[in-house]
Amino acid sequence: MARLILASSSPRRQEILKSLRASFEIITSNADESVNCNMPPEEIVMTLAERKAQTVAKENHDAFVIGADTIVVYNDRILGKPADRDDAKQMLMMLSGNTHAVFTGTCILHGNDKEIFYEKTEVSFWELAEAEIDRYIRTGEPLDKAGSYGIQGYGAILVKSIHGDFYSVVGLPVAKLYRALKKMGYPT
Ligand SMILES: Cc1cn([C@H]2C[C@H](O)[C@@H](COP(=O)(O)OP(=O)(O)OP(=O)(O)O)O2)c(=O)[nH]c1=O
Repeated sequence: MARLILASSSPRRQEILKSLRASFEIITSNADESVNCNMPPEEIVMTLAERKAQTVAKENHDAFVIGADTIVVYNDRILGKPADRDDAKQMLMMLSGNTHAVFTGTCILHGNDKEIFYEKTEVSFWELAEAEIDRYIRTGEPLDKAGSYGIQGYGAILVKSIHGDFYSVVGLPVAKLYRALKKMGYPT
């Protein structure tokens, strides 16, 4: 029986991976997430996804290990998770009425085999009143999420349109992941 490991503490990634209908283990990676922000966004998310997978794979050579990383990019600015509520407010004011990109990098390691890819999804926000932003921040939802919102939660009411993979915005492009696992010989 092939072992499948998700190297992530994200409850959203854990939930999405269940759609594969395969049993998997969760081993949280303690990878260093500092990175040179001048790199192109796709390089950043793939570098971090590989780092997360690598820290877990080095002790689990027999397993298929998945790492992922998500960032929001607006006007060449990289928006990760907010530092605090003020930071979240600044991000949401910036995203209001505009279109931004969400990049998710995914890396699968299995022995010496590697599959790595990224997904870019464009998300447009409605124009948001300051009071709406304040109310959304009070839900607490923005604080552990790249770009300070969760499209899958209360954040749904901020979103006017999306172009690309919804699951990638939430943190794991599961359809592409499924195909990559198959390519690597994982019995799906
Ligand atoms: C834009 C957006 C991000 N997010 C989440 C996905 C990621 O969990 C998080 C970005 O942070 P990440 O650093 O990618 O992931 P993480 O720290 O939550 O988990 P781990 O490193 O252990 O795998 O933002 C949403 O849940 N919904 C959204 O709409």
